[in-house]
Amino acid sequence: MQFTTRTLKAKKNIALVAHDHLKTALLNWCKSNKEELSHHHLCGTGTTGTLIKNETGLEVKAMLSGPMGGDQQIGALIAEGKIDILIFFWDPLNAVPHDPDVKALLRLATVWNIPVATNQATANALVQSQIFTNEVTIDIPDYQRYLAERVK
Ligand SMILES: O=C(CO)COP(=O)(O)O
Repeated sequence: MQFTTRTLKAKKNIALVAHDHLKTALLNWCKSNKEELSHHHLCGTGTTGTLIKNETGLEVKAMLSGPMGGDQQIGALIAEGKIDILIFFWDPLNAVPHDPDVKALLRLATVWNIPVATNQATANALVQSQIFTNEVTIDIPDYQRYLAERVK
């Protein structure tokens, strides 16, 4: 795979997702980091996004609920380069019916090399890093070269 770069602007597109047992943890994290989050475009899966919007007053675009396709919607946005950071408190102790979608979302975040936090400690590290506040450049797969190679 050849790589190219993508610039993440200072004002980022941040996706917020939490499984049910982790929703309180993510809500509390959003409340603690409301000021930092307020500088960015926020979206989330249906329930998570709506709860954050209602409880913090932050503007959050709510996609579909995760089990109904929300993880897939966010994954598609990542593949299109429209999400810059994923904060996903997924549940390691309880099964969810849409596990393939969860894996797909985490997989695409890795494929497209976006910064991901899957727990509070890493979310804290991310919010304190320059990634959160500055324009940064990430390496991403060079899709045009990938396609050109496959069709020649
Ligand atoms: O299931 C989820 C992520 O996999 C989250 O969905 P909700 O935010 O709708 O609960």
